[in-house]
Amino acid sequence: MTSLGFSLAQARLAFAGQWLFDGLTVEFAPGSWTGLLGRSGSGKSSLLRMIADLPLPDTHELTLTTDDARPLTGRLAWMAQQDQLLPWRTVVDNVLLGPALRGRPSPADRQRAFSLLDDVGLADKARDWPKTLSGGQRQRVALARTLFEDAPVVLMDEPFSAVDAITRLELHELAARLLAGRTVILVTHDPLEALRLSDRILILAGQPATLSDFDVPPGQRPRALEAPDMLRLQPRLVARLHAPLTAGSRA
Ligand SMILES: Nc1ncnc2c1ncn2[C@@H]1O[C@H](COP(=O)(O)OP(=O)(O)OP(=O)(O)O)[C@@H](O)[C@H]1O
Repeated sequence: MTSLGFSLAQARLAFAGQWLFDGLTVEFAPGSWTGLLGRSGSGKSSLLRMIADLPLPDTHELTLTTDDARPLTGRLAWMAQQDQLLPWRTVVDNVLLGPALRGRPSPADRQRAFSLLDDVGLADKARDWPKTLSGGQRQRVALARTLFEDAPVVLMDEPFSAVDAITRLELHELAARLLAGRTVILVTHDPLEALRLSDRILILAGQPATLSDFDVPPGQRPRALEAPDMLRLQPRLVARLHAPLTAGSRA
């Protein structure tokens, strides 16, 4: 898989005649992880939906240009807060959902699904039903399903928010390792998660909202919790997210 960067220009979105954002321009470097933060309702999920070309009810426009000038369609995977596992399909058949929707999974597809379940530490659960899994295990199946698509661009909308703190830290390690080289946009409300996993942190704030950068700690992702810069930046990021909506200054 080759890393793929892309840029957005003049992204605008209105609900009920009110601009949520108008004229956003941003680049996502190939293979980079961008943490996207902002208050509830600032438009983070809607921006992801626009990038994924998913339906939105109101006025929206976006110019998206990939580095290789080909469409992003078919080269993008999505991972959401809810694992969205289908209860009537076994774990491995959930991983195979993409090929099943496109036709009929081949034996090679099945082999790959088993191998991905092994990667996420769930080889022994492949033939179980989703209802027998814990929340963290279910999110690992969702990660395996995301990985199955082998997409160079991965959009993640609060993917780890529904699991306990320790499981979340484990999922960070797993996701950082298995999604290496992909261009990831990670929407999160968790400042620690953003500081651990991001090459770049963007904050969506204001009315209409604009994007501004916040410093990230140096070093490889996922960063150690106790790294001095993690400890230094965390309260500053929290303060920045709490700041009045006019805030636009850098960290
Ligand atoms: N389908 C819709 N119809 C009307 N308004 C919508 C729709 N989807 C989102 N909105 C509004 O757009 C705004 C942004 O919603 P969005 O879910 O993108 O924000 P968010 O930053 O992801 O929020 P959160 O952090 O709470 O998930 C909110 O005020 C929401 O009510």
